[in-house]
Amino acid sequence: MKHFEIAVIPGDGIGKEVVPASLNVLNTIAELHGGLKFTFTEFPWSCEYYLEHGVMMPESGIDTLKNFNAIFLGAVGHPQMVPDHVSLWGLLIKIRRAFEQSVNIRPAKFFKGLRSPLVNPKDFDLIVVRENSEGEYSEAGGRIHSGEDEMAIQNAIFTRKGTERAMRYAFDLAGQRSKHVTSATKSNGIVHSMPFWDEVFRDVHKDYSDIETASYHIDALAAAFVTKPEIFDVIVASNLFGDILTDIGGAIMGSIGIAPAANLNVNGKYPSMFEPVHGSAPDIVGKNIANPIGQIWTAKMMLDHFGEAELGQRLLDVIEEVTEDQFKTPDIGGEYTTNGVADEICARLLQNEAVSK
Ligand SMILES: NC(=O)c1ccc[n+]([C@@H]2O[C@H](COP(=O)([O-])OP(=O)(O)OC[C@H]3O[C@@H](n4cnc5c(N)ncnc54)[C@H](O)[C@@H]3O)[C@@H](O)[C@H]2O)c1
Ligand SMILES: O=C(O)C[C@@H](O)C(=O)O
Ligand SMILES: [K+]
Ligand SMILES: [Mn+2]
Repeated sequence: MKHFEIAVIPGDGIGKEVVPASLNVLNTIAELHGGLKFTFTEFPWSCEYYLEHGVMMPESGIDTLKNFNAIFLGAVGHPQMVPDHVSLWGLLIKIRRAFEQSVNIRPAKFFKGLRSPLVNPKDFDLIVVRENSEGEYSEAGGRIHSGEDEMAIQNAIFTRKGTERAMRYAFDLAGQRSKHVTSATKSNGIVHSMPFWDEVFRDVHKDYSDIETASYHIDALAAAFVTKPEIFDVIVASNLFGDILTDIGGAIMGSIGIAPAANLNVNGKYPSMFEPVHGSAPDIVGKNIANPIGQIWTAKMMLDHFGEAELGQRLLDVIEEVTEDQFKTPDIGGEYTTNGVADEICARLLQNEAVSK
């Protein structure tokens, strides 16, 4: 029996809706497999927790999470209760950094049964490798003075180690796919970090002679995600550029509610964290209409991470099948609820199993 201990952090807003729905799917997967078991331990760390305790997670939180095989998280943020930078840095970004989850892998592909907003979406299938530990997301800087002398400095940090690590991951990944890596740069306007980024990209490429590359300035790249996403395979981007590109990735699939993500600890020292691209969606919370697919596809990425890629693929096939058969939440033009979609996915998984026996 393979046994995985999962720390579950639903977080805020629709995280509390899409996470439970996805745990049902994971339990169904375990049932199908027969030799697989998940134990879920839930933690209430969130903006509500902050209002009660003054922190997003307890001091011992990182130590507690260390012992799990993976972290399954929904979304963090409730801007009416807690400023976004406080909630994110106190939980999501804290975990990403403490556990050296140095890359954030975010696929986007043409999805059967979904109406992409693109007139001619073609059959795009891309993965953004987002640098997840430094770059524009940095505590280096500060604020001084007030009134008309008030000022803020925000430094971006690009280390050779961190930059190279994300790029190597992208090249390795491209080697298993269509052998093409695109670098997201902005070396025309950002004069120190981005020419450095380009240099490291050229250096890393020397070790991957079978991989083709392209380099786009981020503005042109964002436009190309809309006009010709089918030309991309793997894209490597800094923390902020990757963040922006992956909301576009969700949008061109048909909804940001579908896009999955994996925060990977690539050195094997700590658990990885699985949470979708979308946030807590305060505008639709409490209505049971949040699309659970982003969270469920994220669970598929967790299965891949655990070496269960075949089961993962089966789950993704069922998600597409259910979508094609119009079991859809309102964001993608349907009338089904969060639980309605998740229940249908569970039912189909069991049904397909019965057919194949
Ligand atoms: N990784 C994270 O936890 C994460 C990611 C993004 C934003 N946030 C936080 O979430 C809060 C809201 O941020 P935002 O509004 O910029 O982004 P958001 O992703 O929460 O919402 C953007 C839009 O997409 C819709 N949407 C998002 N997920 C959906 C789903 N599953 N189904 C249907 N529709 C969905 C929302 O209704 C909204 O209209 C903020 O506090 C922000 O900091 C957290
Ligand atoms: O900026 C972040 O990393 C938070 C959120 O927008 C995300 O994409 O995970
Ligand atoms: K999220
Ligand atoms: Mn984002």
